[in-house]
Amino acid sequence: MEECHIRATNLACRRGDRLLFAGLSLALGPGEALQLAGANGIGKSSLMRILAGLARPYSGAVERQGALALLDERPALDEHQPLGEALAFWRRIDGGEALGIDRLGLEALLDVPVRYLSTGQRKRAALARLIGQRTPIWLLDEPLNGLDTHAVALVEALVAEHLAAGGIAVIASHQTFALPALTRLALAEHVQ
Ligand SMILES: Nc1ncnc2c1ncn2[C@@H]1O[C@H](COP(=O)(O)OP(=O)(O)OP(=O)(O)O)[C@@H](O)[C@H]1O
Repeated sequence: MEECHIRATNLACRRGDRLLFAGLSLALGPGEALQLAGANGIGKSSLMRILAGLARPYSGAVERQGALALLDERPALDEHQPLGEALAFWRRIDGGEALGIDRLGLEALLDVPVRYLSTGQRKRAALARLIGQRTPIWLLDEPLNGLDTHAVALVEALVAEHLAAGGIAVIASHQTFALPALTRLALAEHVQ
């Protein structure tokens, strides 16, 4: 896996006229994972978008080496295509072979239009796209939402394998995420 790190220094985030958090720093290297924890609306998704480079912090900076992939509630799969076609579209861009289809239990769903997928099926499809991106840095915003017990264990195993291969994971979740050596950052400690 390519060399990777992500560092955020003294971040502050403002939405509208509210300062959501300030003075937040983090640093992760190969094989490291961090869980962002906090109540609804505290700013977990906002922080993920800042780390992904999709939003600017009010102050502070993010520095990273290595490509990243963001998993959130928008899977970026064409709603009108069968799942197999929608995933193939990204495979042509990402390169390489299909990854994780069997493991994620998607083979029986490849002919089903994306718009008909259930919440959990949609999340598993988004995970297939994430794996296919082959990036060292994974930003996972609520990756366990809508998943059954079996799929939760599968996601935890996929992340553990990603870390063992030298990847990085940032996981925004208020649910428990079973992973050895997962450090935790409570956003509440950075609310002004
Ligand atoms: N464009 C915007 N303008 C103003 N406020 C916003 C905007 N987008 C989000 N917010 C507010 O910012 C706060 C943080 O939202 P965010 O989605 O980051 O929280 P979260 O911790 O991820 O929440 P959840 O656990 O419910 O997903 C919320 O109070 C939300 O209403």
